[in-house]
Amino acid sequence: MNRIKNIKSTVLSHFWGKLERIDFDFKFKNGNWKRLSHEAYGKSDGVAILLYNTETKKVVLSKQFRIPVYISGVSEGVSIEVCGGAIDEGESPETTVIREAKEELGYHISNLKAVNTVFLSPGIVRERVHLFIGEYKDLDKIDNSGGGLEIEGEEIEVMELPVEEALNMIDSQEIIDARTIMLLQHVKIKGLLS
Ligand SMILES: Nc1nc2c(ncn2[C@@H]2O[C@H](COP(=O)(O)OP(=O)(O)O[C@H]3O[C@H](CO)[C@@H](O)[C@H](O)[C@@H]3O)[C@@H](O)[C@H]2O)c(=O)[nH]1
Ligand SMILES: [Mg+2]
Repeated sequence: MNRIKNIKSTVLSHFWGKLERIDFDFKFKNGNWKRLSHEAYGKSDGVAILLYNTETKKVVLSKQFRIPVYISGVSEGVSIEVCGGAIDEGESPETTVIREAKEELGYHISNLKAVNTVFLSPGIVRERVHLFIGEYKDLDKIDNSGGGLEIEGEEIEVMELPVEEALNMIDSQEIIDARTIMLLQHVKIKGLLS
């Protein structure tokens, strides 16, 4: 894009993800150039998947403690979400989503469908999240699996509930995660569980 030049990145923090300050010259529509500074945060891209069962009309979600939610003073930090996570180096989004569904929810998923790829907060976060839905049957539950990896600091409660109940939890603000809201609404709009 010829409206941007002299891009300089300064790493402000690199712990789990990387926080950068990007300085750049930006040309406004009136032709004026201005030097701007913006922060951008990210690790790798991510994935998220909503598991749904066409026989029981249920979905599988996870419930976990999220420190950014806690320090915002919301719901004592508890967040109900679709399963998801960061893509490891060399992994495809499909491989990540299958791995996360097993680690976090304890389900073996073979029937994946890509929905779309989204930015959750394009002014701040550079991560793109690949959204999927996956049909499951009761037989796909792996015994003694799910709940996340304690060695990685994860403690995840698996919730299987009727899709209508999950949709009501959007209205009541019990579900506040954008990925989860998008995927539940996708299933509803496409009539996949009606
Ligand atoms: N999120 C996060 N995880 C960390 C951090 N430091 C270590 N971890 C460890 O890294 C793993 C992250 O788990 P994932 O399942 O891969 O990711 P997530 O926390 O569920 O989701 C986050 O990443 C997604 C993909 O990048 C995002 O889409 C999502 O919004 C969220 O930030 C966990 O084991 C967690 O303990 C940190 O600063 N932040
Ligand atoms: Mg996760």
